[in-house]
Amino acid sequence: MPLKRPADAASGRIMASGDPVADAVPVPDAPAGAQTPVYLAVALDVPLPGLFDYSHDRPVAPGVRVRVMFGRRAMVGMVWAVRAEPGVDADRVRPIEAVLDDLPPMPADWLRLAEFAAHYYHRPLGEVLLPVLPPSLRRPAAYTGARSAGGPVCRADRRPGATRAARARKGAGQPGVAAPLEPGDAAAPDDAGPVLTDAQARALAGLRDLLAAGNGVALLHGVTGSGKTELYLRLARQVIAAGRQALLLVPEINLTPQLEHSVRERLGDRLAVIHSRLSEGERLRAWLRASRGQADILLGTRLALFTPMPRLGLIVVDEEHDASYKQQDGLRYSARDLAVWRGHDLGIPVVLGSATPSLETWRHALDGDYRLLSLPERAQAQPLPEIRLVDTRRARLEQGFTPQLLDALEARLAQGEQSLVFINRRGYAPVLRCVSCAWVSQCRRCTAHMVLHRLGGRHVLQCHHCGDAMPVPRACPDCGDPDIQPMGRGTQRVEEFLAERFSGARILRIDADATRLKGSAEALFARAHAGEADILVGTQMVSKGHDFARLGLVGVLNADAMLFSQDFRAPERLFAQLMQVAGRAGRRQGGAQVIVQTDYPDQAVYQALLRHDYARFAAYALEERRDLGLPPFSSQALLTAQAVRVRDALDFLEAARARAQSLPESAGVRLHDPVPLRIVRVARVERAQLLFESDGRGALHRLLRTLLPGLDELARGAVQHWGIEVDPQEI
Ligand SMILES: Nc1ncnc2c1ncn2[C@@H]1O[C@H](COP(=O)(O)OP(=O)(O)OP(=O)(O)O)[C@@H](O)[C@H]1O
Ligand SMILES: [Zn+2]
Repeated sequence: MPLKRPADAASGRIMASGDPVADAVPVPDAPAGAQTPVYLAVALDVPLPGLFDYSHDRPVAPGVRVRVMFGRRAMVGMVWAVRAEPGVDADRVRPIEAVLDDLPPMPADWLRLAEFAAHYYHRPLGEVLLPVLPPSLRRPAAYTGARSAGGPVCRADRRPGATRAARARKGAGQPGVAAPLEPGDAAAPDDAGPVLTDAQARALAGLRDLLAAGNGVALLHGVTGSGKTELYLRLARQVIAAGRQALLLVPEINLTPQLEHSVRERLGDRLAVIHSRLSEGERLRAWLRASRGQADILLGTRLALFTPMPRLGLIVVDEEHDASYKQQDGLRYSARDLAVWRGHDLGIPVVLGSATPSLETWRHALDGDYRLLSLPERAQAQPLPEIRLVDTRRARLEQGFTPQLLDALEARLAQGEQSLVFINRRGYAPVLRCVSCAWVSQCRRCTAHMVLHRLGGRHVLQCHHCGDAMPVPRACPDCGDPDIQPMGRGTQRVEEFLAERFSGARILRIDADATRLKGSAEALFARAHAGEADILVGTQMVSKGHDFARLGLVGVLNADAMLFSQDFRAPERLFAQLMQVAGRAGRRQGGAQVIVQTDYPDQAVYQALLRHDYARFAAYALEERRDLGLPPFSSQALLTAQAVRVRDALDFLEAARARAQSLPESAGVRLHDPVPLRIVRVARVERAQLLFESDGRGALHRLLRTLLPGLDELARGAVQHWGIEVDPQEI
């Protein structure tokens, strides 16, 4: 297992050690008029360690939400434990304002998951327990005032169509009472869906062994289009038939509609979907359906991992290598890693699927920790597309396109096939510059260029880091020359060029800008799937998971940008991204082609790509990581600091490093030099980082546990914020 349960339960500043979950005092109905106050240790979403004591006239079960005053602010907190004595002076303890009893206490396994996450990622419990709830459940205003009408849960239950759900609530499933899962269960018919390929049948047998064993992790390593989804569906069906629930995680919101459709078609309507683009009401209703056991399948992005599911029997993490499973702010958790932990904790199977597994997961599979199941070929007997590397050093480029790529686009257009031009850069051009002097469009607040965007008929400059925007100057602000030019290109400029070059072709751009409005992504993808576009232009958004029927050609521009990044994971990410995007081509018919334009065709990444050879790439990359002592052969944590001047951030990190070195726990932990971030300034705040590394996870965590509580004291003064990130994905 990559993650181990902590030996000790989370112990806050106030709370004594012990297992608060097991010590729960289940006394919901104390006699009326009982006068001795009890003390509740309450978790609050505030950036302070520990729990906070409040009093009440009767015990409240752990996992119940309460409304309390924190300073002058009303907040929703969650009871973590009940105590006879407060941790601070009894007369300083305030009573809680209200018990929010619109929901039963959060289940014990959910509390364990949150506790583990808090412990492992070194965050206060309250920063885990509350932010992962649907927003309406943690907003005090949702429970006060004339319009609250009993709170959001009551309102959700009163909606037309929700009455049945509300009634069913009482009889909702109990955890741990479902039948064991047997292979060959009557309820696992193999007749729905296509006849499996031999490889699928073998992999399914392996997955069913896992179900029969009751737990364990499988890596389903299947090339793009090999029919992994088909296996998820069959496995889920079996789990549901045995009375259990399945959780299906996908990396991208935009993949949910496609999968939702397949799930409904094959497994029916007892489905809930959770992702960040839902309205609050939608999110709450989906969460309620899953947590009351009314939905058999929960489909969602990383935040769905934290949904309580009383009968959970299977977790699937599709495209497990995807970076979006890592939350990048607040609690910086990996939903994939927590999924593995949750599966282990519950004793249920976890399936990780990918065409290009993360090297961490791949190594677990090679070591035998995870069961490796392979789908080496496409399901529909279509060969993988032919990959061609076109050397851009010798080519005459037209707007970044080689003649080879333009010819190929032309040919596909003539055949009535769809093409995809992939460029991982949105906007019109990454920078604007003056032809006479050295002026470039620099953000005033960040050490980054402002990106030229076309907005309606106009152009504007936008910073992708702080969001600042400004009009395009008429002339160079430095020398007055009116000749200022875009340099390089993004999706918008590519779209514009293709529209000129292939007049009459229908061009559809899909990127974060084109899909900003709710529902617009769905609409664009629907058009792409319906064949209403001849050439798609898109970023990584288009590269994942989509099953375009008529896509015969993929052209990749600007892949080299990722090749020489300082981040040691850059080649791994580039390889995965190129395999993914190549995988969109030729899924229904043969003769598909991928053209990758590069200055460096001899690089190992491209050579492995040429052969669709993940194993070869992984062997090479793991070898390199082993030599350099990098993950997965070591564990890392990143301490980051922010200040107005980077010097102050660096000084703080230097002091933290010195403190760490003075601790006996630093034995076996490598402390790197503090360095400024590559983009050092964002929104007028400068940032630096300090990398901790150790061969074993244990040593690293022991050091952090001793070191972190004292850092606030070191940070006093100029440092605005510091934070720790465990298993950072970007360095
Ligand atoms: N046994 C089968 N026979 C025929 N078609 C199949 C079979 N299994 C899957 N398919 C079809 O093959 C296509 C690709 O399958 P699917 O999308 O599940 O692949 P995948 O491995 O998830 O691919 P990716 O990693 O690219 O998302 C789909 O259209 C699916 O319906
Ligand atoms: Zn900026």
